[in-house]
This record gives sequence, structure tokens and C-alpha cells, in this order.
Amino acid sequence: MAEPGLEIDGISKKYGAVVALQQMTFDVRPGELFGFVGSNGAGKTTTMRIALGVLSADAGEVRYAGERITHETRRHIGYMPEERGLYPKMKVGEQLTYLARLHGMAAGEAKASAGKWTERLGVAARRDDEVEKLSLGNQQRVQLAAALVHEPRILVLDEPFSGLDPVAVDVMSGVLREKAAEGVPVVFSSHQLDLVERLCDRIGIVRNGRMEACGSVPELRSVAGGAIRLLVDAPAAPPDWATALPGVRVLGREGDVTELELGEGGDDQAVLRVALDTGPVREFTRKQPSLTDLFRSVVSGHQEAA
Ligand SMILES: Nc1ncnc2c1ncn2[C@@H]1O[C@H](COP(=O)(O)OP(=O)(O)OP(=O)(O)O)[C@@H](O)[C@H]1O
Repeated sequence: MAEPGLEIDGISKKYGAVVALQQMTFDVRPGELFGFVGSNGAGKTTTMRIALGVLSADAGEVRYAGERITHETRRHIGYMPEERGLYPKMKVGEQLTYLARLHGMAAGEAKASAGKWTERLGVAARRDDEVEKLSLGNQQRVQLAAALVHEPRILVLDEPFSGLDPVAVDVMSGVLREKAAEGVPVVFSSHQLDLVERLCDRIGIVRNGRMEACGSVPELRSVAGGAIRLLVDAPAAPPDWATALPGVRVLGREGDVTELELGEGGDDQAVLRVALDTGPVREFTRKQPSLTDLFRSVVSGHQEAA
């Protein structure tokens, strides 16, 4: 069994009559980048707040390295809250140094760490500016620096990528990969599913406060099952070339590319032979469902992906 990292075990939470979490369970292993995805209101922020200890659970347990998480362990979590929590009137460098000191770093070490992370996140030139004078994207870089400045052993980030430009996304992705490579369990929530698919080792899909599906993208695909789709680029083929094939449903055609779904009795080799009979075949590929397709299928409760 893999070494335990951050474990969320059977967490339930109600806000008055609103059920926010029902037996939420998953784990983030050391060195793993875990993507936490779900519709608005699914329960991601609530889970993260409970992991951090700013909110208490009605039931369940959060563990780190096999032990129930305590006030002391929580000091080693780097957290990026959804509602961002910087002091707008404080200078970037001073603020980061202050936050590192709050987490127990010595003065010199805190200053050096603030310097290192502003450098790494591309905001070193803004160190002496007040946070409120920075653009939103740069404030977000500082917010990530605030989560990292005390060199945490666990990273919990609530939508760290929202509103970032593509370069900032690359910087942020690089830093998260680096922290994971150092053995830190990293969990972040996001609605940017392409990015989550590219970046994460495993993904948890949340629906109505429950973990509905959890695993790597190939694992999620194999659980979802579903029909095989083919893309066939046959430039000389007439528009109806595939309509009479048994077990084949034509989903659409864009330019020379026809998208097909194989059902009962459908045979990809028969499709290829018929396509070749029409002339050249430039592309013949199986189309894998993307994380967005899998998400839709889990959230809507249907196997059919868009
Ligand atoms: N302070 C609160 N008081 C009452 N209900 C709340 C409170 N915070 C969250 N909720 C409710 O709990 C549920 C889970 O919300 P949560 O913010 O955890 O979802 P989320 O997955 O982070 O959503 P989003 O993607 O929109 O940020 C929702 O039904 C929400 O309305």
C-alpha cells in the first residue's frame, strides 16, 4: 500500500439544512498532484476548509501521514483560499515575510523565502508595492507565494488558476509539479478541466457533496466505459459513405473528417475497409473521451458524453 499522505475520510457537513458534504472520502498521496473538480456548489471549498481546520466537520476525519491532523500539523499546510486573503495595504515582500514568520520561520529565513518565491513566481519587481496596486493576476501569484513561503508539507489550493494568463498558468503549473516532485501532496480545485487533465496524476469528481469518481484519466475512462468513437479523414468519400455500415452511427462530419460511434456489431476494421474503398484515408483514430466528457457523464449521471 502507498505511503499515506493527506486523507479525507468520511467527512460530512451541513450548513443549517443545506447538506454540503456527505461522507466525502479521498486521499492525496505524497508526490501526487490531485485535481478536485465538480460543479458550482458541489462541496470543494467546504472540503478544503475542513482540511485546513478553518471549518469543523460534523463527522469524519482528516489525517496526514496516517495521523489525525492537529493544530500543529495544520501549520504545515500551504493554503490558497478561494476568497484570497492578503492585506491590500501591506507591501508584497513584507507581507510574505510576515506570513512566513507566523508559521514559525526565523526572521532571516522568512525574508529569504519571501525573496525566493517572489522571484520564482515572477513578482520580484513588485516586492515593494502594496498588494492592492498589483493586477489581479499578480495578486494571485503573490497569493500562491503566501501558500508556499513557509515551505509547507501539504498544499491545498482553491482555484489557483482562475483568472491567470497562459504564462502565469505555466508558471503556476511548474511550481505545483515541482512541489509534488519534492514529495508534497498537492490538491487543487479547478473548473479548467483541460488543465486538470494535463497536469494531474489523479482526479476526484465531486457531485452533491460526494466523491463520485476518483482516479487517473485512464482509470476514469475505463470505469465510464461507453461506446468507441472513431475519427476518419477520408477526403474522397461521399457524405453518406458510412451510413449503411452495420453497428455504426454517424455523429457528424466536419470538412473531410467523419466522427462515428461503434455500437453492437460495429467493426472498426470494416469501417476502415469501406473508407479505403472511397480513396485515400489520411487519418483513422479512436477518440478517447476527454476529462470534460467524463465529467459531464459523471455529473449528469449518464454514460453518454458530449
Ligand atoms: N457559509 C455557508 N452557509 C450556508 N451554505 C453554504 C455556506 N458555504 C457553502 N454553502 C453551501 O454548501 C454547498 C457547497 O458549497 P462549496 O462552496 O463547498 O462548493 P464548491 O464546490 O466550492 O463550489 P464552487 O465551484 O462554486 O466554488 C453549496 O450548496 C453552498 O451553497
